[in-house]
Amino acid sequence: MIQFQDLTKRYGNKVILDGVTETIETGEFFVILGPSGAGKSTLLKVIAGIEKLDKGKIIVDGKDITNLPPEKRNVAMVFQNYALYPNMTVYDNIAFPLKMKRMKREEIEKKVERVAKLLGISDILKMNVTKISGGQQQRVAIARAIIREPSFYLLDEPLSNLDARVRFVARGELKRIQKELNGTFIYVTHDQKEAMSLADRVAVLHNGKFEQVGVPMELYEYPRTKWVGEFIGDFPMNFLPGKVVGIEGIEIGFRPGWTKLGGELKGIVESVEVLGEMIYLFCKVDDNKVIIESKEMYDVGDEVTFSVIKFRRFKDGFLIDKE
Ligand SMILES: Nc1ncnc2c1ncn2[C@@H]1O[C@H](COP(=O)(O)OP(=O)(O)OP(=O)(O)O)[C@@H](O)[C@H]1O
Repeated sequence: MIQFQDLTKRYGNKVILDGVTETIETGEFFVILGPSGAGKSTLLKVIAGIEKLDKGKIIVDGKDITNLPPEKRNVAMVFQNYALYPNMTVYDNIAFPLKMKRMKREEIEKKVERVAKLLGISDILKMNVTKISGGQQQRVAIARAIIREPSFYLLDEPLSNLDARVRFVARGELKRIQKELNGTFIYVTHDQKEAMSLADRVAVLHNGKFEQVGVPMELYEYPRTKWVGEFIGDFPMNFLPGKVVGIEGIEIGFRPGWTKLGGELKGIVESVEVLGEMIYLFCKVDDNKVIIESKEMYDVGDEVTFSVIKFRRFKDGFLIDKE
């Protein structure tokens, strides 16, 4: 179990982390999601001990690690640019941390073989790391992290260098490995799709705080703030004054798919996006922008009528409906 207590970090007078507090369970795949510049990498760095906290505590399995140097924290980091040792074989890259510990050769061999099997890279152990694909390099980096048997893992957008198709497969692989290890993964990304598909729970980092922490479906269905509603999802959540559904003094939030064509609301189509079998109509409704899911094609400038069939209520930017 990892506990963050009031983690606070400033660069100069700029507050980057403003009292991050959360408990992560052992074996959890915990994803930290936030836009560029939100402070995700900074958070990983203070957990790893590369950067010092201004305030707060990090407790791992009951032990306060706040003031320990990085090498004493028993944590493995996997970065975007895998940081493999070039001109070394896959085997030597994976074995490196154990050689540093002066472990016996036979023991190292056994461990490397086991980890290579887990990651499906047994057949490339003799190859030079510069001669393998990006996806394979990523596995080697993970293998090198796993072999140290750390108490938890920090992953900073490790899949971002892979092209879309490979990334999709790599996500599934990563999830499988994490479950097999029963590893505690703290994974940082700005890609909400990645977050939603990998995470047991997602924490949305905004203004230096976890604005919401929850299982992916909860974030999508019940965003705690308008900001989270707009940030999560293939398209941002739509917002309209409550009076369009006969409720005064609030706003309603609804997903493009929570609407149906025909009804009392009117919009003018400003642009159209086709995604697979679905068509998304970007409309202007009075002074508001609204995105509607449609199975019918419309042209820019067309009038479209629709109704909202499901919505959440918001007041002063905050959700007032409960799950
Ligand atoms: N060493 C530093 N000194 C001063 N400011 C820094 C330093 N490192 C990061 N920052 C600032 O802190 C803020 C958060 O940066 P950080 O890299 O943690 O964001 P991020 O959420 O990881 O972004 P990205 O998704 O783009 O990697 C940024 O405004 C950045 O400019």
